[in-house]
This record gives sequence, C-alpha cells and structure tokens, in this order.
Amino acid sequence: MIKAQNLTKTFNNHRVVNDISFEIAEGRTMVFLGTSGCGKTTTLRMLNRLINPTSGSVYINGKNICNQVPEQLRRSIGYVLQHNSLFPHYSVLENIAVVPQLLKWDKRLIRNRAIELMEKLHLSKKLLNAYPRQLSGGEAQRVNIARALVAKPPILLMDEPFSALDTITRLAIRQEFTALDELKDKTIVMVTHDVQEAFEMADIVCLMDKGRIIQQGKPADLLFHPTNDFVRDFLSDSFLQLALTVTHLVAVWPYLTAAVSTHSVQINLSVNATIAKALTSVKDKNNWDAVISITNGTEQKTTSWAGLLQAYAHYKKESL
Ligand SMILES: Nc1ncnc2c1ncn2[C@@H]1O[C@H](COP(=O)(O)OP(=O)(O)OP(=O)(O)O)[C@@H](O)[C@H]1O
Repeated sequence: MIKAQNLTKTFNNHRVVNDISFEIAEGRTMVFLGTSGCGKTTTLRMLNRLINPTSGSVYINGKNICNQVPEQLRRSIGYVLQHNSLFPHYSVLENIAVVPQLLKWDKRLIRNRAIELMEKLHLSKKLLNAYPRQLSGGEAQRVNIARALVAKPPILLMDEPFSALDTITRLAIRQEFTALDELKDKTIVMVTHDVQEAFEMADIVCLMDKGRIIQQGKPADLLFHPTNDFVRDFLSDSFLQLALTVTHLVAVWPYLTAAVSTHSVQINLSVNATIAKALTSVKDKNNWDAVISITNGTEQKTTSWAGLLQAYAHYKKESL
C-alpha cells in the first residue's frame, strides 16, 4: 500500500505540489489527471524519490521511503516514462537487462525473461539486438514497458506512457498493456492528460489543479458526483463517452429489449463488461448490425448497439 501524507514540493518559492494526501491500496490503479503544470509528474516522482518532497511523507507498506536508499527503493518500483527514455547506446536486450543486472540475475535468465516479455508485448524476438534508433515509437514504448516489468516489481509508476504515440498505436498498446497477466496484483500509479484513458484504467482518479487535489474517487463518483464546477467542467466535453465507460452492462440489463439482426456477426459479453466495451467491440468488428449477446449468470439476452443506447437512456431516466 502507498500512503502519501501532506506532500508539498516547492521549486523557486513556487509550491507546485501543495499539501496533498492520498492512499493507494495494494493491487489498485490510481490515475493522476489534471491541467498542464498542475504537479502530476512531480507527485509521481516523489513516490520513487526522483524528487524529494519539501515537506510531507510517503510510506510504502508502512515504511517511510525517505529512510530507504533511493537506488534500492527504485528496484522494487517499475517506471515507464513518456518516450525517448531508452538508453540510445544499449540494445533492446541491454535496455531491458538494466535492473536484472543490478540484481545480479544470471545472463540466460535475463534473456529468457526479456524474450517472454517481448512475446507478451507483441515484439519480434529479432529486435533483441536492435538499438532504440531502429525502433518505431510503438516498439520503443513496448520495450519501455518490458524494461519496467522485467524484475516483477510490485509497484509500477507510469508517466504519460502512451501519449507520444499516434491514436491507433496508442489504443493498441494500451489494450495489450491492460490485458497483461503481469499486471495482476500490481499497484499502478499513472499520470495522463487523456480523460478517457484515465477512466478506462483507473480504480481511483485523482484530479489535480494548481498543485492541489480537487477530487479523488472512483471514476463514476467524479463524473456523477463532482465536488465542484472545476471537476464538472473538466469532464464535461467527454461526458457521454465517460458515462458509457463507467456503466456496466449489468446496470442496463433490466432495460434491454431483444433485437433481431440480419447479420450473422455475434459479439459475446458478460454483464461485467462496460457499455463502451460493447460499442467498441461492434466498431472493431466493423459491423453495426451485430447481435450483442450478453450473459448474466445462466440468463442470456441479445440486443443491438442501438438497443444498448436505448437501455442506457432508460436506465438514466429511471435513476434520476
Ligand atoms: N526541477 C524543477 N525545477 C523548477 N520547476 C520545476 C521543476 N520540475 C517541475 N517544475 C515546475 O513545476 C510545475 C509542475 O510540473 P509537473 O511536471 O509536475 O506538472 P504536470 O502536471 O506533470 O504537467 P504536464 O501535464 O504539463 O506534464 C511546473 O510549473 C513546472 O515548470
């Protein structure tokens, strides 16, 4: 568990992080979201002592990190940066091997683990001896992720990990990343500008402005119970998309009406999936007439994307 208490960081008499506190339970994902320059990265870097707070403390599993040797602390915390953070004169294998070498792993073990991660991240084994300049942005970012995960750290810090990529690559890597079995039980702290990304990935969103936390809570809490106009305005542009991202099919189950499709494409989902996931699946299959088959225990209902939206409208009307 990570606990930050009254963290403040001052640069040149300017409080860029101003007395913030938060807790992240083990195995959970917290995403810091907010305006540019509001102190997200500074906050993240205080968790692995790349920046030391001016005042306040960070505890990891009850231990104050300021009593730990920074280099040792960082060996148990994976860190994924935005882009161009690979060592340019190291090959892909050498980049991934940095922490395992510090931990004195056997060479064969390092290579096998690197190959295992590269396969999981859909990177060709042929790239093991390539240099960062020979990689595409997407490949480089996959190597970055492999490097952060290689020594199986229980905590992963990610600073805008997907932001330098084009939309398609960004979505592909994000989907691959969230599907990784390696992430099971990891505590993840991520910084992003992308509201949609934050809502898809976060258990808890922490919305910051001018060095302060304005609201922290479950994505649905921020969306439907904003504490003030700043939160409401911040999320207003993507409100419907975010609402579909935080609403699970189980919520609209009672309102679903059966649909008959002229097409044979069928999408199977459980009620635990979100409406956004159902709509994306239809879009990915490029078949807006697809039958969406939803399973709820032993029961099953079929609907269409239009039926889903209708059920959502009905559900919102009833819950108002
Ligand atoms: N080492 C430093 N020295 C002086 N000022 C700094 C330093 N690091 C960050 N700052 C300033 O602190 C403020 C917060 O920066 P930070 O990078 O934490 O914001 P951010 O929310 O991550 O921004 P962005 O989303 O634009 O990356 C900014 O005004 C920045 O210029």
